[in-house]
Amino acid sequence: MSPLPKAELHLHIEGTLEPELAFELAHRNGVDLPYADPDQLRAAYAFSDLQSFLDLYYQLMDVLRTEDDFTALAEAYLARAAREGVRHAEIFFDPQAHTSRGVELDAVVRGLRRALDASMERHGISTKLIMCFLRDLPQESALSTFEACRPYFGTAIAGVGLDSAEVGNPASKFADVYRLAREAGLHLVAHAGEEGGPDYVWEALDVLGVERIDHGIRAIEDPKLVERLVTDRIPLTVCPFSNVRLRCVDTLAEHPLPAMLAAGLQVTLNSDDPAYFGGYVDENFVGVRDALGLSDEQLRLLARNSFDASFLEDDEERRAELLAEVEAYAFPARA
Ligand SMILES: Nc1ncnc2[nH]cnc12
Ligand SMILES: [Zn+2]
Repeated sequence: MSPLPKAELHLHIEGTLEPELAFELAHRNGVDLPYADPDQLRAAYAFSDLQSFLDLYYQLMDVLRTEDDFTALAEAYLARAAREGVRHAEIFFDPQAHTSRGVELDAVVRGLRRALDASMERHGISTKLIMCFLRDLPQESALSTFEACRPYFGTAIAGVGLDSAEVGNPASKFADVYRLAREAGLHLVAHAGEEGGPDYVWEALDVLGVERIDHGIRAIEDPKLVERLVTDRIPLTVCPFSNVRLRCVDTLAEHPLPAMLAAGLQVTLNSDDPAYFGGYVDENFVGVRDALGLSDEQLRLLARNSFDASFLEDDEERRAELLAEVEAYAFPARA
């Protein structure tokens, strides 16, 4: 049975690095990993919060060195995503996490683009690339990264985002670089309301002027904020498996997704860092369906939202085609 067609809008390409590929690249590049094998590495994926995950995530990135490594990473994700029903993907990458290790920006962007540019033909997935600033670094670093990426704007890079350690690093710290990104005609998104409270979401909206909020689960704590997000139809890219693995939510059964849907928020479902969090995007769909008792029509709404919330304004014909596929989808009978 083919899975529900969907767009994935919150996916860190570095978070798709599976232990087997990490070992293969480590071997190829002569990098020593402090784990005996992929199983031992996988066993280390027990996180107490966002920072405990980020520590391992940045450490493992060290195996990514060459343009070919980035192509292999993105190609492996796209092949897997196609089997998950993904028809359009807006993919994050963290340039500073690579340039700070001495990897050339060109190798990162060209390597990723090589896989993305072949993706429509090879996997039936249209793509966009979004560069994220690491919010625990100073804005000066974001500004110099932004300028270094300028040659790629509009063609290779469609937007900017904000990720890494949220609490203590509010959106307002990045007001200048987001203003420049807006002037450059880029799309604007930011992680907010993952570990941080509603204030972080307010700032992303009011100071940065973002078009989508990544995560945003804590927005539900503030009725005025919910009203604003609903009125302005700001999409939220929610990642249930991530929220449980990073202990933002205790269990899937306690996830605020049903309350978010009931409030009329434009929610989408995504996998965030699927190699680390126990499942890709379709597993997130199946997981919330089972844990929260979502109906087929609620799942269809989540898929419809994913295309509505995507940055496909440059190809409305494709958006309409994909939305029609969602409407025509026949769910399998449940056991
Ligand atoms: N869930 C997440 N939150 C913040 N930064 C990230 N970078 C990769 N995954 C992230
Ligand atoms: Zn994320």
